[in-house]
Amino acid sequence: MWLKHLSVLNFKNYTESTLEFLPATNAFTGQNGAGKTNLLDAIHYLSLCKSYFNPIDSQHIKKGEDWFMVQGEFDRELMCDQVSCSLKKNQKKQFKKNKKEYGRLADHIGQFPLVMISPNDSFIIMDGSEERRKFVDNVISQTDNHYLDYLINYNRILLQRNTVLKNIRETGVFDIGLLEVLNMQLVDSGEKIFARRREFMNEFLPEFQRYYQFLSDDAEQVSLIYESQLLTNDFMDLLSSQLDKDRALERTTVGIHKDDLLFSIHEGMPLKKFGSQGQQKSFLIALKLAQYAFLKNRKQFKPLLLLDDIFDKLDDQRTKKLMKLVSEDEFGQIFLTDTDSFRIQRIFKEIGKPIRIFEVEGGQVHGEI
Ligand SMILES: Nc1ncnc2c1ncn2[C@@H]1O[C@H](COP(=O)(O)OP(=O)(O)OP(=O)(O)O)[C@@H](O)[C@H]1O
Repeated sequence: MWLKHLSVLNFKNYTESTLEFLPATNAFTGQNGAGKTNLLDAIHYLSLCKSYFNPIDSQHIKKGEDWFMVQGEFDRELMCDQVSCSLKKNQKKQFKKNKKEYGRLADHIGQFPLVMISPNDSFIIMDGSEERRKFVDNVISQTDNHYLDYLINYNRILLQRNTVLKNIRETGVFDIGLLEVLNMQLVDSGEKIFARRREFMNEFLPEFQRYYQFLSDDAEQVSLIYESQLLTNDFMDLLSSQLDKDRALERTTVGIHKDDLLFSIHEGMPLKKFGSQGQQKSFLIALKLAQYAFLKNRKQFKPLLLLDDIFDKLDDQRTKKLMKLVSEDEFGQIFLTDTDSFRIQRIFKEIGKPIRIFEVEGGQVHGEI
C-alpha cells in the first residue's frame, strides 16, 4: 500500500499544494517552521482521521480561512482509493473514501495503517503510564475493530463504579447489588482488553529487542516489561479483595487501567533517568519499528512509515543503519523530514536507494530535487 499523491488546501501554513510521491522514500526538506511536519500530519489525517500532534481539528485550518481539505490517493495492489478529510469552522469533520462519507470514523481506522516516529514521542518515556497504555491501545485498535469498543465500555463502567464508591460517603447508601453487576461488566471488558494486550506484547517484544540490538549494534542492553495486575491475579478476586481500599479511596484501584510498560537500560535502571538522549531516541525508534512489524504481520501488507526529524540526536552510525534498514524490502513507502537536504542526498547515495526530495519553504513546495 502506498500514497500516490497528496493535496492540501488551507491546511496549516499551506494555501494549496499537490505532491506526487514515489512508492519508495520521499523526503521534505527545508528550514525550521517551513511546513515539513505539516505535510506528515496531513498524511496522518488521511490514515487515522486526525492529527498526530494536536487533537483540536479547527486549529489545522489555515489562519484567516474557514475550512481545510486534505486529499490523497492510496494504491492498494489492484485498486486505488481516494480519501479526503475536510473541515468547515464550527461544523463536523467530513471523512470520505471514494466520495462516500463514513458513518463512523472508526470504520476507516486501520484500512491505511501508518506509523509515525517523531521527536514528540519522548512523552512515551517521560510521562505517566496513561501515555504508554495509549501507545499500546493505538496499535491494537489499528488491527482489531472491536478493541476500541471494549475500551470505551470499560472506561464507562469504571466511571460508574467510581461514582458508586463516591456516593457511599455522600448518601450513606451502599448498594452491593449494583456494585456486583458493575464488577461483572468491568471484568468482562477488562479481561478482553487484557487478553489482547498480552497477545500483542508477546508478538511485539521480540521485534522490539531485535530492532534495538540492530540500531545500537548490541552496545547496551535494554528491556521492556508489560506490567499488569491481571498477569498474576484473577480480576474478580482482585476487585473483591480490594473493596475496602476502593471504598476508602472512593475509586477503583485495580484493573487494566493500571497497566504499564516498564522501560529499563543496563539491567534494570529506569530508562527515563539513566538513558542518554540518543539511547532514549533509539528506544523509541525500536518501539515504533516493532509497532510497524506488528501492523504489517496482522495486515499482511506494509503500512506507511513517517519519520519526523529523525536525524536529531542520533549519531552517524545509527542514522545510516536506520536509513539502510527502512529502505530494505521489509518496509514500504517512507516519508521523512530533515532541515538538511544535502545530508539526505548523501545518505541515500551511500546506501544506493532511490529517494524523491521536496524542498519546502514558507508553506510552499518548490519542487523535487
Ligand atoms: N493553522 C495554521 N495557520 C497558519 N499557519 C500555521 C497553522 N498551524 C501551524 N502553522 C505554521 O506552520 C509552521 C510549522 O510548520 P511545521 O511544524 O511543519 O514546520 P517544520 O518545517 O517541520 O519545522 P521544524 O524543522 O522546526 O520541525 C509554523 O510556522 C506555524 O506557525
